[in-house]
Amino acid sequence: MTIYFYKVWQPYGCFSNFSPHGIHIQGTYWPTVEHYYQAQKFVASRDAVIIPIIHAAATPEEAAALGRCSDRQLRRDWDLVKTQIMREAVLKKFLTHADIREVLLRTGDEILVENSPTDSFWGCGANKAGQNHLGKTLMSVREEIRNLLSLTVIYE
Ligand SMILES: Nc1c(N[C@@H]2O[C@H](COP(=O)(O)O)[C@@H](O)[C@H]2O)[nH]c(=O)[nH]c1=O
Repeated sequence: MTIYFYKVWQPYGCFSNFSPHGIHIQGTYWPTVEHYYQAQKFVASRDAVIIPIIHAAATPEEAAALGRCSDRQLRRDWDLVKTQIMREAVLKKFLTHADIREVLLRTGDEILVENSPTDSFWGCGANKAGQNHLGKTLMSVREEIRNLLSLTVIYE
């Protein structure tokens, strides 16, 4: 079967980048993946001043709103780097938090889909035929963690 997720309070909400699972990346703690992802949009851009403001946002919704202000300049290479940036953050999230790692691993080989009605890049979009890059990232991270665990078993 396919597992659809979107809002934090819905089933499999821990797969949402808005879930309250903090990550340490390059020495900085980010309250959610969303805070980190939105802040990375502005690295080395003329609006980099907004990065600490996004970092300090009280909620992921606020972080996303700050990161989506259309009058701010995104880093020039954003479309080239955003998928890798997202994968780094999602991998760190599930390596950090054992409880949600178990939830992810227990999904077996099910297809994971971010059921976003508006986002056809990270989610499936309204027509359900979007690129689902967040779902693909989660399935890739699930596989990588399984591989890491299999190595641990060998060397224990
Ligand atoms: N889960 C979720 C959203 N989806 C998230 O928004 C991010 C994409 O943002 P952007 O690149 O600015 O369009 C990405 O992390 C995606 O998973 N958006 C929301 O407004 N609410 C939500 O609950």
